[in-house]
Amino acid sequence: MAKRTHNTESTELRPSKKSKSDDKHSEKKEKKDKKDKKEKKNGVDQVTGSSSDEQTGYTQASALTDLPQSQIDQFLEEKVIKITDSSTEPMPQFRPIISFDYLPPCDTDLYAPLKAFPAPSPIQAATWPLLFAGRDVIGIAETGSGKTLGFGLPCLKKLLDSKRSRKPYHPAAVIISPTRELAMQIYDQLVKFSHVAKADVTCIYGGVGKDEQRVALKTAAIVVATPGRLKDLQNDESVDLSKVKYLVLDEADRMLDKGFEQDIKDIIAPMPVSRRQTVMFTATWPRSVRDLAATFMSSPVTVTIGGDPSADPRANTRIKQEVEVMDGRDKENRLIQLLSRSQKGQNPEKVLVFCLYKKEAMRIERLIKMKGFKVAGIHGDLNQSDRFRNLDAFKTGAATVLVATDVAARGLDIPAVKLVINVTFPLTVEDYVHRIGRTGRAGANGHAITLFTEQDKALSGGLINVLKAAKQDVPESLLKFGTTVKKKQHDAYGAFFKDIGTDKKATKITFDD
Ligand SMILES: Nc1ncnc2c1ncn2[C@@H]1O[C@H](COP(=O)(O)OP(=O)(O)OP(=O)(O)O)[C@@H](O)[C@H]1O
Repeated sequence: MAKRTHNTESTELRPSKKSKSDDKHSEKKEKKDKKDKKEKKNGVDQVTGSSSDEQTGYTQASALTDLPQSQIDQFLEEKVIKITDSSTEPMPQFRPIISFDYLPPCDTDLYAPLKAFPAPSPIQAATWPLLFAGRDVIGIAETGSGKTLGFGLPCLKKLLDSKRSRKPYHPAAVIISPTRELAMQIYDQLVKFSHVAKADVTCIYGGVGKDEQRVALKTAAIVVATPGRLKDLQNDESVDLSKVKYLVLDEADRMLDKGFEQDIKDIIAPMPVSRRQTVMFTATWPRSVRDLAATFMSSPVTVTIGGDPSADPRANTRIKQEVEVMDGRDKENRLIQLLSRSQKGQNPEKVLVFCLYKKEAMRIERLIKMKGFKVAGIHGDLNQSDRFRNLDAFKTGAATVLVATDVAARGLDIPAVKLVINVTFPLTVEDYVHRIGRTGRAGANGHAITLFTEQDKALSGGLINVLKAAKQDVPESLLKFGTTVKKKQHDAYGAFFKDIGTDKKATKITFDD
């Protein structure tokens, strides 16, 4: 049965002090929100503003409608697609867009860049109709499965269809990402399409000057941003988000964890839930963030690929996962052994080495360099241009080993990473799933080797479950640490920006802005 979620707009819009004029204002606002909500249900497309003769603004292609139901069922079953609608009202049902041929018609050649791909990925096929139809969507699918275009293409299409003229500094869509590098990568993907979509896209992140960003915000229709800098620019009135109709939280579980939660609330305060379409995508969806997510959304549909979202975090099954339990003192030798194997010959493999701490990452990078390998590093102590430059060196192959903290764990789509080595285990198994997800992307196979020590034993149960779910070998030496999964793994839910020193007790965690 469909489950009702609660939309507590009050969390976003609660006034601090109430005056008479506030009362009047909130009455007016309530009326408007009710009208907006009704319109949303009646299928008024909130981005285009144009009501459709269909109920939702999206018309399923007749060729898709003509397909036998058995073909659709087979697709849903084979790809293990689960769709859960939390709406209590009857909603139109759409078939997954299983071929690019069934995309809604488009006047321009917006879809041209899709020619590079054989077919929509399962998360794209299942979420596109819902997103075109204006529904709030939570999309959960393995790492490297094309989630960016999952939320990106409907965003571009809606802007392209929009007949409304926009006021300067009033973007229509905002995509929020937890790291600067990921924001830039999303921007790069959208720009490939935005040329035809004529949507001005800009990317806003911290660590660089604000002036150029202010200029870009004047015309941008789509803003891809990290939260801190976006909030700054919103606070100094360089951008007004009150007209945003399409809001995406990429890596949604990260965006809703403690470190970002308040920023997100502040950013979305001027865009009531009734007037925006809210979209959340991720590969991991821990229980701890789900209730909070519901408060940001209006009767969302949850689309899960590859299994129940209530189960343990799931790794991409094309990644071969190996765990080596060892004494911490042996890690460096083992790392160099593994690198020697993968770096020999004319074509050394691309290897991503994860550390938990910045200082540790710097030390490991020095060690690898000393051994003569072509290495670069990425962590929070580097300035932004060095971060971009080093990532680029790894992408182009100028460096074949990249040593990173968890700043590179999520979302980064680096071609042909053959191996991920975890020198130090992350703070949560979700982070582990994201880290190893830098290999085995877009249908390729991947390989991950984790050096696990007694110090990490609190996470052995969670790791064992991830291994089992992906049908990987579980070493006896790991089982010895225990199979219990601790409910609360870490206060900060993850080590995303564990910009701390080598002291494990240190608590200062900083975030990208
Ligand atoms: N339909 C498709 N078919 C094949 N490849 C695709 C398709 N759509 C996107 N891709 C490619 O797949 C790769 C991974 O996509 P993307 O970065 O969006 O993954 P993701 O699901 O967001 O991963 P993560 O969870 O790590 O953030 C990209 O190189 C992208 O160009």
